[in-house]
Parts: sequence; structure tokens; C-alpha cells
Amino acid sequence: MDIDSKTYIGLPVVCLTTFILFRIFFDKLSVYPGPWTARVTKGYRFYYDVVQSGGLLDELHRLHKKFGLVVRIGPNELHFSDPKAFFDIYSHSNLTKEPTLYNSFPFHEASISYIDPVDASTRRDLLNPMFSRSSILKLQPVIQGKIDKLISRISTSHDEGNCKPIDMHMAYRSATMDIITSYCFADTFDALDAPGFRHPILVGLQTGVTSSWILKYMPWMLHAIENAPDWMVDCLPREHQFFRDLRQFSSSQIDGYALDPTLLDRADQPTIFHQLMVPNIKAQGHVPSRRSLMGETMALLAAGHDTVGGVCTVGTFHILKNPAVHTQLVEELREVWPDVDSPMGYQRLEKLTYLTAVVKESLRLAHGIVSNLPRVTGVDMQIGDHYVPKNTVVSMSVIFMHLNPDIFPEPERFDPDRWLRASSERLSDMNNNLWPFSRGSRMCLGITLAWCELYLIFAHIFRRTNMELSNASEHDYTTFRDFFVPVWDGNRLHVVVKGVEGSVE
Ligand code: HEM
Repeated sequence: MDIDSKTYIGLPVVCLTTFILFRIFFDKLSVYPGPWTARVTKGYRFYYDVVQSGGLLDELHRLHKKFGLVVRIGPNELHFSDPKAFFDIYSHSNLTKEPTLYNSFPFHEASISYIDPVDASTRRDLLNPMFSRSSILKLQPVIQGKIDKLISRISTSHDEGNCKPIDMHMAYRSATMDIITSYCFADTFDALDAPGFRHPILVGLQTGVTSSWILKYMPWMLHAIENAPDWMVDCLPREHQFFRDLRQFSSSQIDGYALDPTLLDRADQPTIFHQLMVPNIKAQGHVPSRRSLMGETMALLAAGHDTVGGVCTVGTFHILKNPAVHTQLVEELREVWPDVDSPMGYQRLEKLTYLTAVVKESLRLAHGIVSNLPRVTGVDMQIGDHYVPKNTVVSMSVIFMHLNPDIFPEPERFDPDRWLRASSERLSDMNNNLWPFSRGSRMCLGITLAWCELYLIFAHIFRRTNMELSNASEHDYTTFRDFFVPVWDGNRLHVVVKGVEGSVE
């Protein structure tokens, strides 16, 4: 071998070795423990996200057990499992969203994906009035209408006498999708009318979520999917056409409003798009661009349906699995609401102590969004007990709060009573560690809508229907994979409806 070919092979090897050693021993995060592969390459995360199919959280559990409260999970990324760190990461204004994740969503120029805090707060200021308590109280008839329709659909399975198991996983998501589309446009694609609650868009969204991580690593794919010609999408199986279908529904709504702005005034109720499309003083008289309106629609529909639907699904499973919980919940509801045909609204329901404990416990075990939501430090700062340099990606999945045995003893147990029998000190500890909606300036915009939907859905379902689990196993809703939202292992929630009380339309 002559000198040139030795150099040709040797130089890259020396550079690579130096780079690896630098990353492991000398760079700004070298003091933090973690697997050496994670210190060197983002491939470590790719492996758990994509190859292990949403397996990162299991790995994080293992790492924290081995290394303690902070671990290095990427060349420039730390993950914490310390409640103090959660407050620091998600409450401080000098951390911003990490773009790689948020740019991989089809939510262009939308509330959830804005990185620049000024853009985010401008959009929030514009949307906030639609998510205030008084707006949500006015929205109740719309929410109630969709719940009535859900119960009516459920009751037909009972009337037909065949007691066919109902897929509540899809039924709840159909109701929550119809609620949020109605609030956006005063129109829906009628997910609740689909046979078996299997509207192709919803089925597609459920299937699509498990391949979504790839977009984070190959962002060009999002562009390709968004711009795929119709003839190509038409060749795909029906459930893989959902993305095009959802975009078509959204763009026809937006274009309809743009062509005929009087449509906005003709809706029976205020709509989010009325708020967005009428030049608004809060947005300095600007109307968001069409791209931004599309992005916002996709964000609101996605964020508004699967989260609430997921909490209802997980809560219903646990309630039906625990006869004592089920009985106590129904007794409380019967006591305050003896005549089931009389109206029952959010403001009365939120005062019920057992129902409140059931909703909180459902939020705790369903989590909402399980991923470690990444933020970038804008300055050198203290996170938990650790010094973290500027421009580091930091995160903490909320599951490390919700499943922390020091805060919630026997954390895997669905136990609404923990919220009722706790000492005031423990209660405030639990409340201070329940953050399904995250916190700080980027916390959930739809939190008030979500609480309202959860109270109304749980109360109406459990007061007006008598249902039992069908084909459930001990292991359902115990383990999940992380696809931003949890995708649960085991059987999906199916119920058999034994009876419906009161009149249904
Ligand atoms: C139980 C139900 C819900 C849960 C657990 C939940 C949870 C969350 C969480 C954890 C975030 C922070 C995400 C991040 O930092 O990237 C978030 C953001 C957001 N959520 Fe929700 N959410 C729920 C329901 C809703 C509903 C009904 C809407 C209404 C459309 C909604 C709209 C949003 C929006 C627009 C954001 C982005 C806020 C921002 O980045 O400034 N969510 N949600």
C-alpha cells in the first residue's frame, strides 16, 4: 500500500475517531450520562422512533433507571425525569419549540407549529377569545348535539337487539371530530354518520399516525405527500387517501368562505374561521394566508379530536373494568340528575366531586400527548438541579410525572378515590404534577374546550347508557407506543350496550 492510499483510508478514520471521542468526552454535554451512541448520532433516536416503532419512552425509562434524573439522548439533547425540571422547561419564556419535530407536521404557520414566540403569541391572541370559558359555555349546545347523536347511534345497536359490540375508540373520536369541525366551520364531514364509526378520514388518521415519525427524519416526504397528484392518491387503498380527503374538506371550507364571506355571518353559532378570516384588530388587520389557514385547520382538527377521544376511551375502559368506580359514578350522576330527559350542563357537572376525580384520573392515565415535547434553551440556564448550556434541546415526557410513584402511589391503578381521600398536602402535590395540557405560554390552547367535552361526554355516556366491556383483556390500556399521542397495545375498547335511559332522537 503506497502512502497516498494509506492517507486516503487513514484520514477519515482519524477524523471520525476524533469526532466520536470529542462528542463523548469533551463537548458541552459530555458531563451528562447516556449511551455513547446517543452522544454521537441522532441515529439513536431514529432507531427507537422508527425502527422500534414508537419505542423511545420505554428506552427512556430504562435510561433514567440506570443513569438518574437526566440523560443525554442525542448529540445535543437531554431528557429529564425530575418534576422540578418539568417546571423549568415548560414554564420559562426563554425556551422555544425545537423546529425539527414541529416542522414535520402538516400544520404550516399554525398555532402549534410556530417556533418564533412572537408569531405564536400573535396567533394565540387571535384564537384565544374562541377558547375562553364564556365562548365554550356558549358552544355547549353544539357539543351537546354531537353527544346526543353519539348516544342515538349507540342506542340503535341496542334497539336492533343484536347487541353488536361497538368500537368506542372510533365512536368517541367521531364525536370529538364532529365537535371541532363544527366549531371551525359550522359544518362537518359527518364522522358520526359513518357505518361502524369508521369514516375513512378517521380510519386513515388512526393508521397514519403510526408512520408519522418518519417525516421527522425525512421532511421531504411531507412535501411529496402534500403535492402528490390525485391520480396517484386514487391508486392507494381508501384509508391511505385520508390526508388528501381531509385537505380537500378543509380547502373547500376555506375557499367557500373566501368566495362568499357572508357564509361566515349565516352560521348559527360563532366559528373559529369567522374569527380567523374577518380582518381582526388583534392581527393588525391581517387575515392569515391561505397556507396558514390550511395549516391551522389541520392542526385544530388533529389536536382537537384525538386527544379528547383518547381520554374518553381510556377513562371508559377503566370505569367499566372497575365495578366499584362505575357504580359510584352512576350513583353520583343519578342523585344530581334524576330525570335524565332534563338538560344537564357543564357548569353543574364540574361541581361533582366524583366525576371530577374520574376525569382527572382519565387525564392522568391517558396522558394526551406522551412524547417528550422538545424545547431549545435560549440562554445558559438551570434546569432542575443541572446547568444546561444555551442552544441545547431539552425535554421531559409528562408520563414521568403522571406515573411517578412518589406522587401517585400505585401509579398504574385507575383510582379516582386518590383525589378524594388525599390530605390537602398530597392533593396539592398531585394537582401540581398533573399536566396533561402541558404548561407555560405554549400550553394547550383548547384546554377549556377539552374539560367541557370531557365532563359532558363522561356524564351523558354513564348516566344515559348502560354498557359493558366486550372482549377486553387485563393487558389492554396498560402499555403504549409513543407516536406523539399514545398508541395502545392490546385490544381496542369495544362495548356492548345493554340499555339506554331517556329519550333519544
Ligand atoms: C384532553 C384533551 C387535550 C390534551 C390532553 C391536550 C394536550 C396538549 C398539549 C400537551 C399541548 C402542548 C403541545 C406542545 O407543546 O407541542 C397542546 C397544545 C395545543 N392544543 Fe391541546 N390538548 C387537548 C385538547 C385540545 C383541543 C380540544 C384543542 C382544540 C382545538 C386543542 C388545541 C391545541 C392547540 C392549538 C395547541 C398548540 C398550542 C401552542 O403551541 O401554542 N387541544 N395540547
